[in-house]
Amino acid sequence: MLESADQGPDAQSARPSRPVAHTVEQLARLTGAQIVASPGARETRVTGVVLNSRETQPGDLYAALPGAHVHGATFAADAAASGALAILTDAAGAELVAQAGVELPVLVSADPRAWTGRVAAEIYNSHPGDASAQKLFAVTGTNGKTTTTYFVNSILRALGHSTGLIGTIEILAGDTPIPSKLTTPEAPHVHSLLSLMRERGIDAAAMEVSSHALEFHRVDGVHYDVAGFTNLTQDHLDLHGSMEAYFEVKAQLFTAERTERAVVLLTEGDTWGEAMARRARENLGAEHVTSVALRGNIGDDAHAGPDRSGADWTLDSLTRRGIGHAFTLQHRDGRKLSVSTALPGDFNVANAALAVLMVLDSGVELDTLQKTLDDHDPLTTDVPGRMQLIGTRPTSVVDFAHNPDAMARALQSVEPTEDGGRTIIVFGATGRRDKTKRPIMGRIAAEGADIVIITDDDPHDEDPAPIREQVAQGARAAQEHGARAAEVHVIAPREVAIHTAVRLSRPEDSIIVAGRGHETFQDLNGVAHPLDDRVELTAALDALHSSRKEQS
Ligand SMILES: CC(=O)N[C@H]1[C@@H](OP(=O)(O)OP(=O)(O)OC[C@H]2O[C@@H](n3ccc(=O)[nH]c3=O)[C@H](O)[C@@H]2O)O[C@H](CO)[C@@H](O)[C@@H]1O[C@H](C)C(=O)N[C@@H](C)C(=O)N[C@H](CCC(=O)O)C(=O)O
Ligand SMILES: Nc1ncnc2c1ncn2[C@@H]1O[C@H](COP(=O)(O)OP(=O)(O)OP(=O)(O)O)[C@@H](O)[C@H]1O
Repeated sequence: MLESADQGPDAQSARPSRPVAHTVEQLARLTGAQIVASPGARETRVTGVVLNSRETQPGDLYAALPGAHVHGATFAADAAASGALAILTDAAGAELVAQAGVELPVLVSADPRAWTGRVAAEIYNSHPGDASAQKLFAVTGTNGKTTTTYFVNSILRALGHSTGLIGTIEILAGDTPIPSKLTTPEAPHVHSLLSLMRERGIDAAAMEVSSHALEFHRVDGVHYDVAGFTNLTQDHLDLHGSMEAYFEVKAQLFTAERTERAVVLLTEGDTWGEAMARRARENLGAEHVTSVALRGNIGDDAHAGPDRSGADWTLDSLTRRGIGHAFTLQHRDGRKLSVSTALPGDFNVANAALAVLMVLDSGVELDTLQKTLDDHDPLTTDVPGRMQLIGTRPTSVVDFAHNPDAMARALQSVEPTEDGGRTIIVFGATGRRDKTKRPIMGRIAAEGADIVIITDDDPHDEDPAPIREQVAQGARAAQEHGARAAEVHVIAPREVAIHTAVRLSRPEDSIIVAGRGHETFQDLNGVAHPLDDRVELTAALDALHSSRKEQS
């Protein structure tokens, strides 16, 4: 994801029109913070919250948070100059504010980040506690969040709801999509967006909740009706350090403070699902948790058969429908739901099952839900850059898979069905982030594809050549151990890699360009380089098809 590019108006410029003004005194009572201010200043009323000085609007409370690089209080004077009327910070921040001679009232808290969301919830009145509150759905997990939120929304729309969305691809809080900079926006944005949606008559919203969001308190003060868990596989170890720590962060979502109910996918080979279901039952009570058992690797035309794992719902039958699947979900008590999705990939069976059961658990009658699934086919919906079919002969797909598990599953999904068909993958690893996954991704590509083309993803401020080499080492080592790949190429820039893949292809092959999905800019050392895998792949295929025509 590219954070450095200016993507135009962002979530913060979209605020509700009727914030609830709070005095500094009231906020001190809410947060338990100490007030450093002249007596009269306690009555200062703030009408907004911001944690980036550059986004300050007149009347805001500036949450000056300690960061990994810099203390937000360093920018207190900037916030004041833009109209901030008060500051929420910690003791170190209060000192910086005093040293800078900024004369705003200061609320001093031991953990201002943890309070920012709750303060924003109050000021933006995001949880009114009456009938005007929308139904809120959260999806967390390493992979599948975006797809599942799109599925949830599509079902809700088919049920007649007006829906909102907060996630990696876009934010939908009205007619015009707001470009998304983060999977889960900062806490003030989350609350302002939820209120704005309510003002605009949106009565149900689904959002992705990343582990960063939980770690950085971005969804504090939000209460969901249903939270869903997809899976937990290696990613983000640069932030969390270990899978156990990563799990603990995700588990925070399944607490009574944050959600009413939970739906947890149990995937074979991923013991974290079982652990999450157990944790959710401890936190929410067993009657508020629904578990769904799926096989890890769902083969074509397989009959999954009832699972004996004790899960509430199991996958009862599964058949291929076009490039997608049709299947039945069966409850222990005999209830059944017939579901289908035209999106390719066995993981989309999992995402679809999760979405359907999240909507069911929000209080929709089973018969109503079944009729909606039958009449509207809501799980056959476009999810930009997720297993997006760009062309046929060769089957050409752009997918967002950018971690080992997602890549392995994406490769399985594009396995050619014609005799002699080969799989060609184009991908790279991002700079800065979890470096341990680079050789692993190289190995997985070599195990699952016949031709591996390693290129750049977002190098960010790292030199891209060594990143490519670390990925290639994994691929070559796997080749030496007999992996499937006959060819491993290292080609940059990415545009050339994509065109090379198409040039090397035969009609019976499959090409998957993985890692960037819907993204339209590549971050090359802070410079936003326009690049859309879907556009490049389309252009390369057009060129291939016209040269084939010329030859015939
Ligand atoms: C690693 C990470 O997530 N860091 C988050 C953390 O940043 P930090 O501690 O480095 O902040 P800092 O740069 O030291 O700045 C300290 C404070 O000064 C403020 N500041 C800074 C400069 C300025 O001019 N004015 C100003 O007010 C900043 O807003 C910040 O509050 O706190 C900041 C807000 O306080 C977040 O914006 C920032 O997320 C950055 C933007 C980020 O890129 N995060 C990514 C990795 C992320 O969250 N990704 C996940 C999804 C990942 C995935 O699934 O792939 C997501 O939810 O998007
Ligand atoms: N349930 C799943 N299990 C494993 N892989 C999946 C699953 N769903 C999708 N994928 C793969 O992961 C990629 C990302 O999917 P999606 O965007 O839905 O997940 P995400 O959790 O939102 O990812 P991110 O947090 O990185 O944005 C897809 O392009 C696909 O390759």
